[in-house]
Amino acid sequence: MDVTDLVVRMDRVGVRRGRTHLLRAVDWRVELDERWVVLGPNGAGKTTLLRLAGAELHPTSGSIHLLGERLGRSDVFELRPRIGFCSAALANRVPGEEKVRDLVVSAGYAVLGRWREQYDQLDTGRADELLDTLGIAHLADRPFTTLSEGERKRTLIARALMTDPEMLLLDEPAAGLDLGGREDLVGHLAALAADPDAPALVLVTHHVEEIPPGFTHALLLREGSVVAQGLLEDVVTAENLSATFGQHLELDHSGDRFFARRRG
Ligand SMILES: Nc1ncnc2c1ncn2[C@@H]1O[C@H](COP(=O)(O)OP(=O)(O)OP(=O)(O)O)[C@@H](O)[C@H]1O
Repeated sequence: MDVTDLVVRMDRVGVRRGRTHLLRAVDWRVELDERWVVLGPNGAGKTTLLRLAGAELHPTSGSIHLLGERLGRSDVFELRPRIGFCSAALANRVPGEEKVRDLVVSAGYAVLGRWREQYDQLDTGRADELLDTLGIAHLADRPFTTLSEGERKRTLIARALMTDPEMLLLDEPAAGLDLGGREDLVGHLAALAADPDAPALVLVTHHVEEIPPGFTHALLLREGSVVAQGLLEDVVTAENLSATFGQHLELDHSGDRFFARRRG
């Protein structure tokens, strides 16, 4: 395989804070056309792994290449615009009256909040296209703060896609959504996964129910260590999930969705 096809290459990566190991000896390869889900219980190290992949954090040990650049030897400010990052932390930093369309367009200018009186028409057109793809075109002129949680999540995904990133990182995008909101989001992520022009996708979640159809690979984390990783159907099994979550779990694979519950 051509090494330039790798969007993430981690070799023996560890992250330590004091005596606590947040991640240990992680080897991970992500290719451009892959759609990964990272699963694990609270505190497993999922967000830490995602922040490494987003060039937001440096490892304590091991080496990381992102989009062919060695982390630590290249300018993270050049790297970050090539990576879309979507997390709840970002939603909290949005200025109160920021309108949905402006919030999406401004991603192209790498700022939160409008700073130009007028954006290029080309950019506005692209933002409207993305809002349409995510089913929220009708909300373009609404202030972000008036949106429901599900609508906010979809706005932030549109924003993250605005710069045409080579990789999109999604940290628990379905957290806090009701059943309808979750199913809508899973449907939109499935459509994104099926789009050959979409970037490499990495989705962090606690729940197998949130794995969108079309996702190809999974990495299971427990206490900072990889329990299993590889093709989704090989990795997401009752046995691996039980080891990851420390419970005896049953798994149903119905259609193209997964459902888990405690055995017994
Ligand atoms: N600066 C720090 N010092 C010590 N421990 C830390 C520090 N930052 C994070 N941790 C711990 O590292 C572990 C992994 O955190 P991380 O946020 O990556 O987990 P997670 O799998 O995303 O969890 P959750 O599902 O609850 O969001 C947690 O136990 C957390 O408390």
